[in-house]
Amino acid sequence: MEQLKKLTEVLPTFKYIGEENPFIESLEMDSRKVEKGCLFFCIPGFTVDGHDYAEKAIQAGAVALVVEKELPLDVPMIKVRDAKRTMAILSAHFYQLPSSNLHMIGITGTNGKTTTTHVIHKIMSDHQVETAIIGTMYMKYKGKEIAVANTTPESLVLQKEYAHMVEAGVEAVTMEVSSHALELGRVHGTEFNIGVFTNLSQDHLDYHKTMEKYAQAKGLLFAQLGSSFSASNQNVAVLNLDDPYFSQLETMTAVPVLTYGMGEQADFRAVDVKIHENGADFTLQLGSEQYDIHLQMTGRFSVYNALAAAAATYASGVPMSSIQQSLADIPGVSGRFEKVEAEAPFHVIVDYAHTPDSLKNVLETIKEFAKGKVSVVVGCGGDRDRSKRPQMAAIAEELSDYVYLTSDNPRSEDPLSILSDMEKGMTGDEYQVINSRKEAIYKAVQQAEENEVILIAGKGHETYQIIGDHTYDFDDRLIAKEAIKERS
Ligand SMILES: CC(=O)N[C@H]1[C@@H](OP(=O)(O)OP(=O)(O)OC[C@H]2O[C@@H](n3ccc(=O)[nH]c3=O)[C@H](O)[C@@H]2O)O[C@H](CO)[C@@H](O)[C@@H]1O[C@H](C)C(=O)N[C@@H](C)C(=O)N[C@H](CCC(=O)O)C(=O)O
Ligand SMILES: Nc1ncnc2c1ncn2[C@@H]1O[C@H](COP(=O)(O)OP(=O)(O)OP(=O)(O)O)[C@@H](O)[C@H]1O
Ligand SMILES: N[C@H](CCC[C@H](N)C(=O)O)C(=O)O
Ligand SMILES: [Mg+2]
Repeated sequence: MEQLKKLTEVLPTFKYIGEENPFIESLEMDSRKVEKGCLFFCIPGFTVDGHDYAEKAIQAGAVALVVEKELPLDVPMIKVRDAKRTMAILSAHFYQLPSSNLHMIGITGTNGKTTTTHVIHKIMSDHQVETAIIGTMYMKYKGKEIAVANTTPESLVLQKEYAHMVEAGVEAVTMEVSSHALELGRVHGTEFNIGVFTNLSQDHLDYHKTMEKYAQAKGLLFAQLGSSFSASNQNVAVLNLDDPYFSQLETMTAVPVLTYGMGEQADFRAVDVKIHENGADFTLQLGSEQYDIHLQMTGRFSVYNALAAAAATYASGVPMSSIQQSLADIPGVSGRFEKVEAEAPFHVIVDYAHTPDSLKNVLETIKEFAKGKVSVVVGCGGDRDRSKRPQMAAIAEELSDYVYLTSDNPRSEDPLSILSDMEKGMTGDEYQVINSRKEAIYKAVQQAEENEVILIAGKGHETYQIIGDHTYDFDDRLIAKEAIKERS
């Protein structure tokens, strides 16, 4: 709890409107969650304008507002140019810069963030470091799981949660940092110690428009390293040397860089890589040392995720012997190359691939080991990058024997129009369009031949499907099991 005038001392510039100087007991950006004594941030959003909810917030107990335009309301107002950025600064200070008391590892990149955060979590936890995860699936620490609306939540949500983590005895955080979050300032005020880059390929062009701008947004994580509010910790950037965007990201950071990859120049280098059906083996070269690494996760991309996690945890003080053991022990991550366990003469794999590059990687890995046909059930999300739709369909067609084009999360879009965008990428006729995802999965299972591998792509761990305004229960793994049961 702090008085408004004291709290706002950290802001570079603002206009204080009003005479009173109330005590601020909490911060909020959503009028529906406001409590007594709250400072309410009026955020102009993509859908509505938070200024329109100021009155409601006051009725619910808000005692002051942060605004971008003066409102005819009778509470003190802090008028600023950018309410969202102001929220990031004030929430970090309100909660007493909690991230400076945590070892913060931030992971950005198009694919592999969720997987890498979980691998890092396993390594850190095995090394007796109390570690939290923040990302697509949840915020999770000390046995508690908190639902998230975004892969990287708003600054206010983050700062509040970091403070709870510190209180609960969490020592480290491994978190996904999305390009949206970086550009929208959600992690301004988060003091990262380590930044990790997985890779960059096409996604989110609806938002970023060009790959150049998308890369620039990702780079903000590395630009931010070393410029912390309290400047208390050492910083390292862990970068994928084999990615075409490596050099651009390297130039965006002033802190030491640790590289990983498969080429000779990489600090953390994988050699003698052997991918097999149920995992991968390689030798990790680090300076003059060599470590035999075994993974239960398959695909070359898993080797990259393991290298990234090894470099980040090594830079965090975990010895290589411990990293080696933890990498061997992690069974995989929910919804990532997850085999559906069921009695059947064919195989079903559920994977979260929802970008052209991830779909290509997963299908190439499947094809390498498939003893029969490969079929794919795939859709694309609505209200997301449209240009990836025909590309994903073309990749599915090229790398499989049969494709079922279906719905992912159509959201506000017409599912048939998403499917027609996807169909533009198809050149042959070894496919069918089945709008209902359940029907598509049932059909793929009914038609499966002996030894066939069915990949159900795009939704991975998700346990819902968003159609219009409704969120329905839906789990690819459960539907596949049901379909297998019905067939037998
Ligand atoms: C485009 C985008 O980033 N949108 C985010 C944004 O929503 P918005 O701008 O539409 O918000 P809004 O509904 O207009 O509301 C504006 C303000 O009015 C307030 N309000 C609104 C209604 C009300 O009754 N009272 C009230 O006070 C809101 O709390 C808010 O402060 O702010 C919301 C609250 O933080 C976010 O949940 C929402 O993410 C939506 C769900 C989203 O889809 N975001 C995607 C694009 C995204 O950010 N994705 C990345 C990950 C991608 C990846 O990893 O591949 C992510 O980090 O999740
Ligand atoms: N390093 C990688 N390179 C390319 N593809 C990968 C990599 N790691 C995982 N994948 C593929 O991408 C899919 C998504 O992986 P993951 O969930 O870890 O990525 P993410 O970056 O967290 O995605 P999101 O942007 O949705 O949060 C996986 O199911 C797999 O198919
Ligand atoms: N973080 C990604 C997840 C996409 C998952 C896919 N199932 C979809 O709904 O498009 C996004 O919000 O673009
Ligand atoms: Mg993720």
